[in-house]
Amino acid sequence: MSPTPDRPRSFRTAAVIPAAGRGVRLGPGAPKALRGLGGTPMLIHAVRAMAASRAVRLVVVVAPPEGVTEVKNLIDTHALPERTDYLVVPGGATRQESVGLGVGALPDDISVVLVHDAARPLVPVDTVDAVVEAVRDGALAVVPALPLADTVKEVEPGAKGEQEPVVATPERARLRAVQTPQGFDRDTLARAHAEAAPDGEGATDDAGMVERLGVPVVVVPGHEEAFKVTRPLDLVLAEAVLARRRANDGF
Ligand SMILES: Nc1ccn([C@@H]2O[C@H](COP(=O)(O)OP(=O)(O)OP(=O)(O)O)[C@@H](O)[C@H]2O)c(=O)n1
Ligand SMILES: C[C@](O)(CO)[C@H](O)COP(=O)(O)O
Repeated sequence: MSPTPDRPRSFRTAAVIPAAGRGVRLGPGAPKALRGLGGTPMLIHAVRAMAASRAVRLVVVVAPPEGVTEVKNLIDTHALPERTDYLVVPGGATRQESVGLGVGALPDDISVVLVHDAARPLVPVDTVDAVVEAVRDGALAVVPALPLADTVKEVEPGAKGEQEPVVATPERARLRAVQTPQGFDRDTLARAHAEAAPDGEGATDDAGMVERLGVPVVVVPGHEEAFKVTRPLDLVLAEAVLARRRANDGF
């Protein structure tokens, strides 16, 4: 819904959580989003992280197609804020497809959309709120990001285990590691998905697809605890962060 001079822009905000991945890099087991973290499925942490923001009125979970009933049961049986609505839809073969299916399920009255990986269960609410605020302030696409600790090399990719020639060393001070939730004006995100090639042409995040429209994307500060659980060691770190939070909160 586009704003008109007679109709002020609404800021009704939803979060889409793509959670339909397998978690191949994490190793064998249940789909990654359904694996436990501190005794609770990672997905539930991610849902709580989005619903913790008072701005978020609806959370759309994009579930593994064969796991829709299981995810609906998880949503029904875990304590979640009642001011927020929850919807579960089946996902697709790629992250891009899953996000597109989530965006396609949004009701008409949503004008601001957060896209948040289920694999980033511990993002603090202040980061979520900062992204929402930047979109509400007028940015069409917002990403939380952090400066890098490592130097980054561009290489000519070779076969696994082979030597790879270095092509360039980008100036580290200009690079950022991008996290989620990424926040968007709803129409801009929907257009990016509608116009993207089915394989995304190498876009590994939604903001990358928006950039291809020629729409500016802005960065706000990310947070160390918004890291993505990708490999086994990430899960060890996530358990430690959660244990520290619980100790600090006294439960
Ligand atoms: N077909 C897919 C693939 C990924 N995702 C989601 O996109 C997010 C980021 O993806 P990633 O961390 O790569 O998760 P997986 O695809 O599960 O991991 P892997 O690549 O190791 O299999 C995750 O929340 C994942 O569930 C999705 O909804 N649908
Ligand atoms: C969207 C993302 O989390 C931003 O850093 C990242 O690009 C997802 O990559 P993945 O390979 O799908 O985990």
